Amino acid sequence: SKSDDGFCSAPSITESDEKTKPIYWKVTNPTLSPSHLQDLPGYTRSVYKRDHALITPESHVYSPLPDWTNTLGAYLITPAMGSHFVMFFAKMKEMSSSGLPPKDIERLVFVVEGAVTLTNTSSSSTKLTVDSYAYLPPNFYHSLDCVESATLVVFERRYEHLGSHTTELIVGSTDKQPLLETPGEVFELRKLLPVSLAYDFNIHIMDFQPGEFLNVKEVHYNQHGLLLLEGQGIYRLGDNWYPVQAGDVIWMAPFVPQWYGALGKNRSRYLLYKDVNRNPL
Ligand SMILES: NC(=O)N[C@@H](O)C(=O)O
Ligand SMILES: [Mn+2]
Repeated sequence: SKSDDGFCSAPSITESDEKTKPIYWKVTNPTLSPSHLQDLPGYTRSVYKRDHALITPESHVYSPLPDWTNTLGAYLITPAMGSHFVMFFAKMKEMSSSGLPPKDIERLVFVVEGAVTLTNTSSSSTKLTVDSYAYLPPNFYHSLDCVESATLVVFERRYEHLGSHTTELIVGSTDKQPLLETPGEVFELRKLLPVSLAYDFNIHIMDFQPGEFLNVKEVHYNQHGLLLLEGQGIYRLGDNWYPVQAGDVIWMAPFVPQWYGALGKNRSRYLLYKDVNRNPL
């Protein structure tokens, strides 16, 4: 900020603040957090339209997740919006555990804060910390157990079979995924799932440096559930331009015109659900 010239009073976004916090800290401690807005009656940045929605933290409504223990869930995207998937935050408290999804439903969990232990029938248990994830195939017995606390973002959908392909348990972390080619685009791309035909969706992790933006003003049949993990910028959805920050969630229906421009002093990173590998007919 230009505080030395005295004409900009806003505190500058200091790099050091960002650097001392754990990764993805802003998702659960957003600048415009509910506590900062509580004395502003009725104000929200959330929007819900036919082909997109912006759901911001002051709008989250938590309730106990059926079948989970000691866990509050805030559903952000569900088929009631027109999606074929659900996206929810799971706030796991001490001594909490997950429930199983319904029959034939696949699940992906991504750890935004804290840690959980994944146990399944065959392999020994695996600890998932921040930036780690697990993909659970449909009808795959598993349990996510939390001793202290954890915040997960969870995607679930009905698995769409293709021939005899089958999916398998995937456990990984973003930082171990290779950067993929992005011809014609400047953002850095990682994918959390294999690109093989067995998988009917993928999770993209996309990084933009400040000032970088999507080259293509996309319109496509795929739908998206987006969580901004880091940074800030402008999201265009249809004819609307939204200032967004870490912690914001966006629903993009098929064919909604979409574009992102990253702003500020730190990179933007978002996590994006995208259906793939299946004929839209
Ligand atoms: N909105 C957005 O980022 N979309 C692309 O990344 C894509 O792969 O669809
Ligand atoms: Mn897209």
